[in-house]
This record gives sequence, C-alpha cells and structure tokens, in this order.
Amino acid sequence: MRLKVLGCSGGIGGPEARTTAFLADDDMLIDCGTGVGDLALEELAAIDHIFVTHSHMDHIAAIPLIVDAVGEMRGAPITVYAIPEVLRILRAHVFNWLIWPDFTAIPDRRRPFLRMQPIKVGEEIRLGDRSITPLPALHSVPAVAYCLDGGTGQLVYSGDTTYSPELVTAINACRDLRHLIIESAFPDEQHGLALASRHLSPTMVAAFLDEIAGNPQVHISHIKPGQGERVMAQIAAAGARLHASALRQGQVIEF
Ligand SMILES: Nc1ncnc2c1ncn2[C@@H]1O[C@@H]2COP(=O)(O)O[C@H]2[C@H]1O
Repeated sequence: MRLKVLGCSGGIGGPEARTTAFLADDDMLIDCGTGVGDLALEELAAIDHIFVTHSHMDHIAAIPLIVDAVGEMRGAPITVYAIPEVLRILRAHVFNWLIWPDFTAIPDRRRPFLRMQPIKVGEEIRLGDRSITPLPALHSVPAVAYCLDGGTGQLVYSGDTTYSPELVTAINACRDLRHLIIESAFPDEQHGLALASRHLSPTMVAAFLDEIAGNPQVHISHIKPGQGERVMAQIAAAGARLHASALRQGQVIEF
C-alpha cells in the first residue's frame, strides 16, 4: 500500500500547513482535511472511499467540496466510512441543506453522489487485497484510529487522540506493524490544553511509545502550526525507546 501525506498539520498557516488528509493508493482518503485541495480534478474524481476518524473541521473540511467538484464526473457514489456517531454529526451539521446540500439525496436517493457507510471499532473492512480496521481512540468527540493493511505490512494512524490504554492494546495486537503515525498537537508547555482538548503532548507521546511493542517507524503528526521544532525537540528529550520523526506533507510511505 502507498500512503501519501496530503496534509498533517494541526492547523492552517501557509502552503506547508495543510490539515490532515492521506491519499492511500489512488482511490482512498484517510481523513479529508484541507490537504485534499491540492489534488487535481482527475485525482479527486478517482477517490472512491473516504475513511473519517472524527467530525472535527480540520479532518472533514474537503468532504463537501470534493463531492460537489466530482459528483457529476463519476459513475458511482463516493463512500464516506465512519462510526455511526460521526455519520450522525455529518448528517445533522454538515449535509443538512444549510451548511451544504445533502448529497446523499442528489441527484436522487437511489443513485446519489455520496454514500455513508457505518463502521465498527475492531471490524475489518476489505477493499480488494487491502484492509482497514478502525481502532479505539479517545478525543473530545467520538473518534477512531485506523490500521491499514496492504498484505505486506501494516500502518496505524492514531487520528486525534489523547492517551488511551485501549488504543495501546489494539496497536500491540497488530501482527505486522511497520509504521505508526501518532499525533502530538501541543508542546509540553500546553499540557493543560492538550488534556482539555484530548490530545497528546510530547511527554504523553513518550509514555505512549514506551508501551508499544515491536519496532515500527514512528511519525509525529498534527502538530499545531509554529510548534514543530519545539514539539520534536521535547519528544527527543523525553527519550522514548522508539525514535520518532516529524511526518512531512508530501511524504510517501510504502508498506
Ligand atoms: N478547551 C478546549 N477544548 C477543545 N479544543 C480547544 C479548547 N481550546 C482550544 N481548543 C482548540 O480547538 C481545536 C479543535 O480541533 P483540535 O482538537 O485539533 O484542536 C483544538 C484546539 O486547538
């Protein structure tokens, strides 16, 4: 499987700070933040599947826009996969005819431009020889992490989460983990805000990593704009067993 980072910043602030979106192969998005806006129209039209971790704006901002941009060009709906709570929020607060038209009823309910597919934590979704499994995460709104499996290795993406023993257990149950993308939104000086907003800070990331078995490559994502050097220095200073590098927009991970 091939994962391209379209955006991995915790906020906006110039062309290097797009919010979270990963392009998996050519047809799948994992989260749908502002990074999706850099894809060409033909690349957008090739997206069949969008897996959403949670409903926050920085992870869903481009869903309404992509459906409107390519709906007419495609012969089949785009499917948005998320846990039922997240789908409910998207229906009630985004695709409600006020913020955006309800594209699950356009052009008509039988052949819509957009489908919503509920998923369950721990239940694998198979797409050809690839699979994606939602894992438990702990954020200020209902949220999941994802394990992606291309048949020759696995990658876990934490989404937005604070420390969660259930997520540690789920990650350690992955049988062939090669890469772990984990967030660290705030530096340790903002530990209180990290706790209030259910994110991780460097000290928490280090504690989290010390509970991870095996030797996955660790990539840090979702750092708030302007905090990159500080967060990465603090993670290095915390001295976890696993080395971590900052995930970069444009980076490609093959596994
Ligand atoms: N008390 C708070 N609770 C949650 N989010 C907050 C709070 N104060 C500020 N925020 C910001 O609101 C943002 C919403 O998206 P994030 O969870 O990525 O990051 C959050 C913080 O940057």
